[in-house]
Amino acid sequence: MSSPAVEGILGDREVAPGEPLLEIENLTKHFSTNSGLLGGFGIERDGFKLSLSRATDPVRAVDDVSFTVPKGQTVGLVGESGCGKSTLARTVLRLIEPTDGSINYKGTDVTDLSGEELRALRKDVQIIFQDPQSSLDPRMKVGPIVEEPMRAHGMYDAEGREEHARELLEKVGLDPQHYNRYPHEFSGGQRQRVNLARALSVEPEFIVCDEPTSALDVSIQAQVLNTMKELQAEMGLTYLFISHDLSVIRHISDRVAVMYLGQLAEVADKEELFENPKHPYTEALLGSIPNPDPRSSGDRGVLRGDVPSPINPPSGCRFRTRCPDLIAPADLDVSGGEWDRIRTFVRAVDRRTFEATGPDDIAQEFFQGTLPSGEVGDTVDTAIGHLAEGRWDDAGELLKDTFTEPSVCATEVPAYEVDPDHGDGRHFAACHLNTPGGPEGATGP
Ligand SMILES: Nc1ncnc2c1ncn2[C@@H]1O[C@H](COP(=O)(O)OP(=O)(O)OP(=O)(O)O)[C@@H](O)[C@H]1O
Repeated sequence: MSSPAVEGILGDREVAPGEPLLEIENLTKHFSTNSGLLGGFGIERDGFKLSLSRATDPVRAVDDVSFTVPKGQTVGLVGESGCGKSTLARTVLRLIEPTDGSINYKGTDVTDLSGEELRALRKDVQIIFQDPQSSLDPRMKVGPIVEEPMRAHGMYDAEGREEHARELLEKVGLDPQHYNRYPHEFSGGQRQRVNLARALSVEPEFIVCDEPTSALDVSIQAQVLNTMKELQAEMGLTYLFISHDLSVIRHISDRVAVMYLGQLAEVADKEELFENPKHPYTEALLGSIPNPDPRSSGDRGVLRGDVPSPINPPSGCRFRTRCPDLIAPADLDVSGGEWDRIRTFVRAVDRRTFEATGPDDIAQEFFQGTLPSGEVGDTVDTAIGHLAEGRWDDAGELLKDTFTEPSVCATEVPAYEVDPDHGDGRHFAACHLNTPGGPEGATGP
């Protein structure tokens, strides 16, 4: 039996299937980077400028993130390496303390929990990590490994624990006779199944899965994911499933949250997200999934450029420095076609992706020889003049001040709810292209 003291706190709060089990609101986690007097400064690239940032400026690993995980479902959290997925997971489990925001689990804000209540949370909410090799003690047999959390939470007597461990090994697709084997005697996929059995041993309701299949071969990945799905249906489990791989997310999730540079770019039900993406970052990620159909061009969007530093993230929309759909400043008098060419030019100057020769060659390459009319054209002409003299920084500054910084993408943080095309789940998209009626001055798609 479980310890009554632990059982009585969170475990007896029933949440009906489909109702919120975990509600995260405005969650923020900043890491201090203060490394003492000598290590106090760092160099940051902010657009065209190299600026000295004080190393005491925090790393904004997770910044104002809100979403809900319904009971019995899987929410997939996807994004490039370094976007804050693991930090978010560890904060939910209180393995690290949040800087701000609330984490409601079964209606209780876990940011306030301590002592027995925190122990109860750590029984009810389990985590599985990516590397099944390093998370299993090589000196222990898998039976006692699976029993360890039961022992820590005072569940069953020795005989009961062994019986339960053998049952669990079978449940996760292993042979109960393997109870006496060591981790090195198992394959990677089998070791991740041992991890699963260990997490399940304390009868949790919620499992945070942090890239659990990323170290496995694709065919083994699918088998482990299928087992996880079967166990979810059988035991009513709820998963927060973290992965950088959209194919894995598609396989396992009911709902998907797309994370970029510490914030959520888009959240929607799986089919809605894959069929009706509303954020250029999501489109770019979808475009990067290998397409088995040779007739498909597979060019739904391409991710170019580097992810900016989370110490000094871009203002407004964090994706704007890589976004192919940057919106024209509202008071700029340009046609859609002209803005497309200006955008391409600004981006190429930012990344220095061409050789600056004579002004006519540059004008030909980016504007087919005809610059936009009026003040916009004068600015482009001046920038081209700078480039022809090798003054890349001056050209970059001018273009940034005229075309990038005044854009709504730089001046306002986007947060919109859009009508879903598929199903009736709420669809959140942090992109100004989704402003009702179209963003003012927008010339994007
Ligand atoms: N303890 C820490 N101190 C300072 N910065 C940290 C710390 N942990 C993480 N970070 C930074 O926070 C940001 C988010 O990291 P995190 O590991 O959460 O991202 P991730 O999306 O899980 O990436 P990955 O898939 O590579 O693990 C990164 O810039 C990382 O360098």
